[in-house]
Amino acid sequence: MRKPFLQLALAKAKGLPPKPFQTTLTANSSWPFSVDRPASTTRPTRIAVLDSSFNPPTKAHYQLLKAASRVGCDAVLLLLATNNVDKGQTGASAVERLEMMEAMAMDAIRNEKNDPAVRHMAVGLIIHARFMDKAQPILDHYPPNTIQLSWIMGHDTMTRLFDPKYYKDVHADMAPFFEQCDVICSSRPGYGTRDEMMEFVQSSGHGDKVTLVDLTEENEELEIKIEKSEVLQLVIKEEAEDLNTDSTQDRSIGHLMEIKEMSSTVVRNAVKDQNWTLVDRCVTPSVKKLIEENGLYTS
Ligand SMILES: Nc1ncnc2c1ncn2[C@@H]1O[C@H](COP(=O)(O)OP(=O)(O)OP(=O)(O)O)[C@@H](O)[C@H]1O
Ligand SMILES: NC(=O)c1ccc[n+]([C@@H]2O[C@H](COP(=O)(O)O)[C@@H](O)[C@H]2O)c1
Repeated sequence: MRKPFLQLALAKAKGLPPKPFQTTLTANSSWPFSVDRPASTTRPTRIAVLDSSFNPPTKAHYQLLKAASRVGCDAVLLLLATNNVDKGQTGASAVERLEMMEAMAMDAIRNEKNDPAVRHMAVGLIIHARFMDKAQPILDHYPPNTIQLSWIMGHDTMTRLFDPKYYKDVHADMAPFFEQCDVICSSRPGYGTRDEMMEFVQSSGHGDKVTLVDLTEENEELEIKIEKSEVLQLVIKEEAEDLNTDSTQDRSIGHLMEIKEMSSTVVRNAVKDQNWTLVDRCVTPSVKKLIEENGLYTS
C-alpha cells in the first residue's frame, strides 16, 4: 500500500507552513480535467466534494457520489479534513482513513464502467474544519474560474453547515462560500422528512444553491462486484425472509440494511460485534480488507 507516501502527505499538511490542500490520489494526471473536458473558464468543471471523516468509508458515501453524478457533476473528490468542527479523532488514524479512501477510489477508477464522473475520482487532504474555509484553498489549487465545487452532504451535516454556533454572523460569513460553491444534500433517516429538509433549505436564504437528492442503491457493475454476484444477494435475501425475523432484526443481521441506513458508526459497531455480514453489506471488499488487516474498530 501507499502508507509511507500518505504519512508524508499528512506530515506536510500538519507541518509549518501547512499545505492547506493536496491530493494524494487522482484518476489521471490532469484531474479534475480530462481530454474530453479540458480546463475551461466558459464551462468550469463541476467537482462533487464529499468531505467526511471516512471512519470508515461506506457504501452510503459511495452512493452520495453517484447521486452527485446524476445531478450533473463531472468529477468527484473524497476529502479528509485533519480538523473537525465537533468530533475528536477516535477509531482509525488519519493515514488508515486515507488508505481506505484510496482503496474505495481505486475500486471506482478501475471498475466504474457506467459513470464517468464517479470514475473520475480523487482523494484529497485539507487542514480546515469549516466548509467555508475549505473551499478557497481548493479553488486556488487550480487555474482561476476553471472549477466549481458542489459539496455533497446528508441532512444532518447541512443542519450543521448552517448552525450559527460556528460563525460570528452566519449569513455574512456564508455569503462568499455560496458565491463560489453550491450544496447537494441527501435526506437521511432520523433527521426529518424531505419536506422538512426543503423547508429548512428555503429558510436558510440559500435555497437556490441547494439541490436535494435521495440515496438509492444502484446495481451498477461495481455494486455487483462488491456483492460478488446478484445470485448471492438473492439467496441471502431469501434466506433472511425464511428466517421470518422482524425487519429490525434482519437489518442488524446485515442482509437487508438499506443504503440510506448505513453509517460509519454502524460499521464500527458491526466490527466490534463481529457481525461480518453487516460489515460486508456496508463497505466495499477493499475497505473491509483494510479494516481486517489493520485490526480496526475491534475495541
Ligand atoms: N446514509 C447516509 N445518508 C445520507 N447522508 C449520509 C449517509 N451517510 C453519510 N452521509 C453523509 O456523508 C457525509 C460524511 O459523513 P460522516 O463521515 O459523518 O459519516 P457517518 O456515516 O455519518 O459517520 P459517523 O457514523 O462516524 O458519524 C455527511 O454529510 C453525512 O451526512
Ligand atoms: N459548519 C461547518 O462548516 C461544518 C459542519 C459540519 C461538519 N463540518 C466538517 O466536515 C468534515 C466532516 O465532518 P463529519 O465527519 O463530522 O461529518 C469535518 O472537517 C467537519 O469539521 C463542517
